Amino acid sequence: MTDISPLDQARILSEALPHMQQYDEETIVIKYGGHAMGDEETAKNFARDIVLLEQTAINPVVVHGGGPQIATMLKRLGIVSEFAAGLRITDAATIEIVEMVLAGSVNKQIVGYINEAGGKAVGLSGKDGNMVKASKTTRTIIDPDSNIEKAIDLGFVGDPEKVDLTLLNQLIGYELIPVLAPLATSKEGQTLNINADTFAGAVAGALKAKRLLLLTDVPGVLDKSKKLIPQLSVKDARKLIADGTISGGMIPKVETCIYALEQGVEGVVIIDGKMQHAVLLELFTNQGTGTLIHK
Ligand SMILES: Nc1ncnc2c1ncn2[C@@H]1O[C@H](COP(=O)(O)OP(=O)(O)O)[C@@H](O)[C@H]1O
Ligand SMILES: CC(=O)N[C@@H](CCC(=O)OP(=O)(O)O)C(=O)O
Repeated sequence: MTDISPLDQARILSEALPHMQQYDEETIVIKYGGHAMGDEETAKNFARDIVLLEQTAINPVVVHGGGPQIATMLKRLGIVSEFAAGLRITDAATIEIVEMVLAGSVNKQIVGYINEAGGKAVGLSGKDGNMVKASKTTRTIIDPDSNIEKAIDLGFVGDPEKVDLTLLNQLIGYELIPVLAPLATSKEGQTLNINADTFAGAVAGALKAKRLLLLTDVPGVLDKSKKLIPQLSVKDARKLIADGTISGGMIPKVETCIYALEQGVEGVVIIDGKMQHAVLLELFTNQGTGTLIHK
């Protein structure tokens, strides 16, 4: 900001007014992916932007991932981890580490940065207050050898079934910023690992959030020639998943966007979280950056 004149600073603030009014008292769910976390400075800037949202009478709810951070810890401990259908196959040893990393180090680091920036963040997982109940995920894949569809056992991986908003509404009502790790409990009391995008979609849907922003490490959904697709309809998104243009971790992201739209979230966007002030650019300027998915 140092090379901007005070008048320009005032103009920038003034131009943000209609955007701030549009989101006044609205809930915005921000999914902060493990790949988007980047270096300390980027993470601190992200935290500062979240505090700014709170300061302008928006209710931000942060859902974070931590896939790369889990991978680093599993490697350190010599535990081999594999993915199927974009989800981590999670055995008993792995779920312990997943919880330790997500609800422990990653969650508390984000909480720390938000609080350092003057916010009041509260770090929780979906297990707290029975917020998110999940059932074990069932998925099928085409066996490359036989070409026949077969069920895969992902272990302790879940799909959200029910979101209880009691605790979240209390926090939001007291101007506290919820920071949520994507873990849930099954009916039997088992801890389940939930893909963070899926978790964010379930929370955004239950809260009827005005916006769901998914922050990742690519500019948005890319086409076959790696060019950004600025806007994508649900129908075209499904086609791109079917023809393989959208693959890996982008699949749960796009499926989350579709689910959230169906649940009544007004706008869902996939953006590059490594870009400085990605959240502010998206919400407070006319320049949309990533991929907007619409009905
Ligand atoms: N069509 C596509 N457009 C953009 N990214 C894609 C696409 N298909 C697959 N991907 C992959 O999805 C990744 C984002 O998902 P993921 O690694 O799970 O991110 P995060 O940790 O932020 O949730 C990208 O880094 C990219 O490798
Ligand atoms: C079931 C499943 O795959 N869970 C994810 C949870 C973390 C996550 O989704 O993190 P990102 O958003 O950084 O990818 C995992 O274990 O990696």
